[in-house]
Amino acid sequence: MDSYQQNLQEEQQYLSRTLDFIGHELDREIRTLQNRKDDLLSLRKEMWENTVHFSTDFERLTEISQYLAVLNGQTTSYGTIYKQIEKYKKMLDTPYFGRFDFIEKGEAGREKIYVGLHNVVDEESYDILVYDWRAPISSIFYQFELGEAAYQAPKGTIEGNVLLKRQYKIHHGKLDYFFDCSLKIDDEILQEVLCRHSSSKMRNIVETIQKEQNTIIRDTNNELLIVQGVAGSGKTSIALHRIAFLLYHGIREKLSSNNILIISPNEVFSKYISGVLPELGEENVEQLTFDVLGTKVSNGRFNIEKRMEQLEWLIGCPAVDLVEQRKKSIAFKESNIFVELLNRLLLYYERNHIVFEDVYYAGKVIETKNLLRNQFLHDKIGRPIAKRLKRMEGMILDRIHPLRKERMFKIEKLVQKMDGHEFEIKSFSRLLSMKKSSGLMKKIRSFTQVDYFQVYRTLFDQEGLLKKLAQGLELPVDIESIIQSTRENLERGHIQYEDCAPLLFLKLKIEGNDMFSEIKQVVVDEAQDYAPIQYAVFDLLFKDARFTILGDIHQSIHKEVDISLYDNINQIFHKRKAIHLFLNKSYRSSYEISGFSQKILNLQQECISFERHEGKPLVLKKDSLENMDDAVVEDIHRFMKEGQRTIAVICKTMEESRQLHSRLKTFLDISIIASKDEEIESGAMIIPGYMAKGLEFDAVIVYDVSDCRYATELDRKLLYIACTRALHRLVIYYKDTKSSFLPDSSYFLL
Ligand SMILES: Nc1ncnc2c1ncn2[C@@H]1O[C@H](COP(=O)(O)OP(=O)(O)OP(=O)(O)O)[C@@H](O)[C@H]1O
Repeated sequence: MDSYQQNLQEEQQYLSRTLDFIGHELDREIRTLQNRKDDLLSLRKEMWENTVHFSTDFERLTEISQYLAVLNGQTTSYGTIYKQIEKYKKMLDTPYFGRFDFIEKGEAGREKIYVGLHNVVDEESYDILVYDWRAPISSIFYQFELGEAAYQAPKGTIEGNVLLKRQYKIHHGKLDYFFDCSLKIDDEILQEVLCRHSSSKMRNIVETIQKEQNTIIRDTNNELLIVQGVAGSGKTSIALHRIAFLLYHGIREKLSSNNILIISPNEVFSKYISGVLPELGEENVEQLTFDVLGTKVSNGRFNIEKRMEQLEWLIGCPAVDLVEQRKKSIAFKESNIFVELLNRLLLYYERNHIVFEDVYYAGKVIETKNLLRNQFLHDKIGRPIAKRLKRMEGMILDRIHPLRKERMFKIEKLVQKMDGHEFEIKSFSRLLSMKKSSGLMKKIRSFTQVDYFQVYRTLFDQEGLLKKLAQGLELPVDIESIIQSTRENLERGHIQYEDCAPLLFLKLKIEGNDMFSEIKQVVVDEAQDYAPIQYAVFDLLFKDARFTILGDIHQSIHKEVDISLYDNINQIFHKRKAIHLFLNKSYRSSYEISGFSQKILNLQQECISFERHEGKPLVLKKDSLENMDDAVVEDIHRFMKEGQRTIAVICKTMEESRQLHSRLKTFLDISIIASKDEEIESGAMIIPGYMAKGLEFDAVIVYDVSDCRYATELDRKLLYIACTRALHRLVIYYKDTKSSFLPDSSYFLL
């Protein structure tokens, strides 16, 4: 028998031993689950029979609550067993995907480490049949080749030697093939994985995580981890695997899924990525968009323009000068300078805008305005303004309280002397007292209540204030028109998206916040979409959290962003331990599509495309939109025949998408991704480019990339994003003259 046959036999034996064990454990867990279910039912029945269901009797209520405590405990353990069953079921399909043999320094024995989705441990023999991919020792599989290797164990660094590295393709419990690999995992299996068709939900990449990706997933050292990665380099995938990793290792620190939050670009994206954590055996974590955050933090007080609405306006508005003007306003309000201006505004407001008043009660001076002002300005703990004022209000009321009787006595005396109230001295006195008190409360509240919206308005309403506060800061040339249009919008109660972050910033600074105190880890995806002011808001909202921030500066569509964004973020969060890493290898698109997309950017970006070859992108001219429509319909039919599962026609705006959809839907089954509630599904769909961010499709058709429509730098980025969404096929149509951003004809077939 040759050595392959011998290895095969050994592997078959190991696989069947592992599957037998998992099958056995699965049966046991299913039995336990059934028993728990029976227990639960009988406990419920017992509770129903032995307790009263409506009672004001405290004793009986305590009885119920005792039952409920046991019931809760049993329900939780039922849930844990259920999850374990789900894990075993998955592992019966593919119990592991990799193995390496390791000799620890100073030890004689060679350990065979099989790596899979979860640990499989024989509690009786203490054998670990499969190691969870997140276990400390499993990092060797992703990080090292044959030879010397090390990993971090709880007791310190363990060094040793890797003697063998093997990968398996196991499907439905059957070993399809295996091979030994001495080098990185970018070989056959990765090729196979990347050749697959996309699906409507993002998939896990646990079998083929690359070395540089693994470093990011497993970093626990840093409080701030920033990743700049080219399109398709796996940023979102890494973010989700990192969450699964943190949950696995966070058991000791009691980190659970409700301590983690993802800031997501939009709801379509949130739905798209929502399958990965459950696939990895973890519960999903909450995802919030900045829009939702704005509504939550402001308690739904305003009707704030959505990010999509802002983008749609910027991309679709035909009045170029208006767009330019608004872009300048946006850039200003998102900048560090504006954050500084808001900080100065707060200082100014507390010193000059709060009009303290002398407080009298029962003819006595309770506090003088000077004393109140001094007290307020000499806060030594650095509490937020609103909290200081609330405390002051409390103090004043505390001093008034003991004087109430004295004053009531005085009022009664006065009422006694009045005509017409002889028979209602007490009640009339109380009425008078209440009237006086409400007048007093109004007076106190005139200086103890501060409204962040009014504070923001002051900046634009008070003549010359903004410029006065901006001394030494660089203001945009058209600051006057920015002030005026903001003033008008705020007056009308029209809150533009760019005013949302400043308002939240002021609210959090003025009122403080403990809304998200349970959040310990925040993941910000599409980091280039957020500006300094928004990061300042994140810093205030998630004060004690650690951050993982992933983005691509070349995919910013509403403004120019460069690498300094990340320095900015670093300064805003001022975390003690921070790291900035880069990913320059792209895995999504074929080699041809990736190279083509890089040309659109027209810059020397270091981007290595994974060598997966397919047909070149096509750039095709059409005489009219009707002909373009016909060609799109033909393409879609062709792609479907080829077996492409998801096909996206990417338009520039929502309006264009809607129009195209109404024209095409009579010829074929095509959906439109037009609102946040939509989900990517298999088949053909139309989507505006800015909504396609972060998503991917087997085939992409970019509609009408004529030079008059894709002309600005913003358009260039939109085009780049659209093209980098494609895995296997890319077709671009134009009318008359093609956009100058498209590579020249030597790059594609005409
Ligand atoms: N190590 C890997 N093994 C297998 N597939 C991978 C790996 N890394 C990335 N991919 C695949 O590459 C594609 C792009 O990944 P992902 O969406 O995470 O990248 P991204 O950097 O967030 O992209 P973008 O910035 O363009 O939205 C996905 O299909 C993902 O499964």
